[in-house]
Amino acid sequence: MSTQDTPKTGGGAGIRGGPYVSPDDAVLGCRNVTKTFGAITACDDISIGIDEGEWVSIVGPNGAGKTTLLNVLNGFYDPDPGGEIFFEAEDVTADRAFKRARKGLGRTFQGLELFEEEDVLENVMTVQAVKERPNLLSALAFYGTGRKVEAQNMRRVEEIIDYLELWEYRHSTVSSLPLGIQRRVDLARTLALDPDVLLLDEAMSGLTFDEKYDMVRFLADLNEEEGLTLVMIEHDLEVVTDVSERMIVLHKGGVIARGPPDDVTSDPEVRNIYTGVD
Ligand SMILES: Nc1ncnc2c1ncn2[C@@H]1O[C@H](COP(=O)(O)OP(=O)(O)OP(=O)(O)O)[C@@H](O)[C@H]1O
Repeated sequence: MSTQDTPKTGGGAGIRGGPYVSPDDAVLGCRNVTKTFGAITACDDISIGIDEGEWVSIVGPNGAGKTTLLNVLNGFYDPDPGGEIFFEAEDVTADRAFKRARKGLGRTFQGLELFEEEDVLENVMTVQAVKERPNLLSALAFYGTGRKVEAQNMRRVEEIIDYLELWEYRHSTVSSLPLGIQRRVDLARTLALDPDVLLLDEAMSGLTFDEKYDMVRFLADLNEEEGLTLVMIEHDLEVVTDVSERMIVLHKGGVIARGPPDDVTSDPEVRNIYTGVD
């Protein structure tokens, strides 16, 4: 399924390394995505493809455009006119974020958008209800009316909580939990939508070494055992090079390198933006 060719259009100037996955052959891809905010060009003509089952990391210095790219991929932002997003061989550019989520494109958040005063079970159940309802507000309203969760859905929620070793916390209020567990709750909520592809926005940010180790263990299981495709923004290059099959490096809104971690981290332009040394 991977095409190892050179992109014909877009993606920034010096694309080196491979493999390059054509956006429309990929499980998730975009072509010619530019996103401007007034005078700021956060993403500058980006074309990328993610192959099914891959674990890809998107890296780059602060302000490189990583989160904006994730927001365009999952539908929080529209790209500027001309940009296209593809998910599972379908052009989803016109689909809103909830529609893409229901199609199987999951997303975690750097800023953890959890219901902090609810317990772990309620956080996961509420998001699972989005699968059955048109959007988050109506899912919340559904629970507000005290409706009972169907046994089958409840079983799925319990399975996820068990899988992520959150059982002992299931009745704990989210705000009372350490960050490492809160990040795992965020992951649990995303899994409740049964995604095929997971977009992870700094899922390890602020975690201790042990918490990162646990997160990597869960993500590796999801990737290897459940076949989930993982696309992760991560600043910790040690983690990135250990776990990713491929890296995509953004700088000033454009892709400057992509390929296996060893190739990318030895690329002079990449070394230059990280260390100031060629
Ligand atoms: N909603 C917005 N309105 C205006 N400017 C924005 C908005 N979102 C992002 N930007 C700008 O776009 C550029 C890219 O930001 P983005 O958050 O995508 O970078 P990033 O690579 O994720 O950075 P970081 O690693 O610091 O999170 C920055 O200059 C940022 O200030």
